[in-house]
Amino acid sequence: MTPDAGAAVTLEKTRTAAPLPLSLEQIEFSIGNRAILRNVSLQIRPREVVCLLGASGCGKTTLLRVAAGIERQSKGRVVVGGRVVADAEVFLPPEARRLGFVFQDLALFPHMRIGENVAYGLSGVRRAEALKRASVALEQVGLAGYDRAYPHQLSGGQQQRVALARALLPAPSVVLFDEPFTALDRTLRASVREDVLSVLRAREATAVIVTHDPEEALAMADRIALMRAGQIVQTGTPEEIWRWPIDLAAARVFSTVNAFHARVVGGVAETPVGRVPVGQRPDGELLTIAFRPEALRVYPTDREAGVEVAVERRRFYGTHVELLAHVGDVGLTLQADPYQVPHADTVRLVPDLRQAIVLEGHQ
Ligand SMILES: Nc1ncnc2c1ncn2[C@@H]1O[C@H](COP(=O)(O)OP(=O)(O)OP(=O)(O)O)[C@@H](O)[C@H]1O
Repeated sequence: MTPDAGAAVTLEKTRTAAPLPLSLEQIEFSIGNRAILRNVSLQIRPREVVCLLGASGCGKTTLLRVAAGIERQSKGRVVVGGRVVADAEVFLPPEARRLGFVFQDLALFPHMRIGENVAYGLSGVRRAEALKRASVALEQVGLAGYDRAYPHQLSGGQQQRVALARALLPAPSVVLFDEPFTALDRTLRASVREDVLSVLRAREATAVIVTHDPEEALAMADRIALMRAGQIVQTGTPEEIWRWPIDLAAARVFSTVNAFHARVVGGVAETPVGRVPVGQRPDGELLTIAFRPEALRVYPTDREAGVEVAVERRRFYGTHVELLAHVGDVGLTLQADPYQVPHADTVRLVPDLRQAIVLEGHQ
């Protein structure tokens, strides 16, 4: 192939591959000499809902603010829809980035009608036209006819949908959400989450959602980016992150975990609750074998299999009972069927080996 033909092929590829809605590349952000974000890279694909999940203070909001252009990164690049919006030379302000925002406080203007609040997201469009489009956007989030109401006349969940309609109206490349459901009570939160997801799907919109709630991330995300101390430590689908956490701390983000130190002998890791096959690993390798509570099945003692443990404490949660116990000097948190082991002092444990989490080293 001649060099020219090669260039043509490359050009063709560039033309046909849709640009990523948002690409964060090797982002560093410091305040004074304190590193808040350390070499963070994240590519958001079209129509994807990505949750940034992590403990308070790990840098989730800062990353969103860097993407939005509210903060400027110290190093790295932000690319929106194939256009560099921030690097060492370029820095576009938030309104020039083609991004939508939904923040925790929603920031609806209390003195403006709902229709005007939504139309506010459209700049450079005549008022009558903007209000007409706002009306359609409200219809799409299930709020047809609410144009002339004021924010205080709407419930928290409805206000959330107004904020979403406003963010989506200018057809942004990505909508950025910062803890958008925190202000809602628990019951409402689940239904508003579903509403928001169905609007995002219907509009084929792309979204990044910051949350510290693992349940929320599991329920909403196509992909979770797990953050810790200013870094993304793992990305994957909810199933991947749940089943194959990169370390014990990542496993513990989602639930209590029962962890045992083990050493490989003949492809098996021996734990106090059973032998776990670990595949082709050398003899003597140190591993940590972890089980989420539901992965250690609890039976009454009349069953032959498994190991017997004494129940030290019992908490009733309606759908299940939580039992605290010890095996050797390892504390266990177990989940049991309240009807099967009503008030047993001892129970038997049988590990579900499919659910064993195998981690390298003694963690
Ligand atoms: N303007 C600022 N000045 C000083 N420190 C800041 C500033 N902004 C953020 N930080 C610090 O940076 C770290 C990351 O903050 P950030 O708000 O991004 O965390 P977060 O993961 O979103 O936490 P939360 O869930 O509590 O909002 C925190 O330790 C915070 O104190």
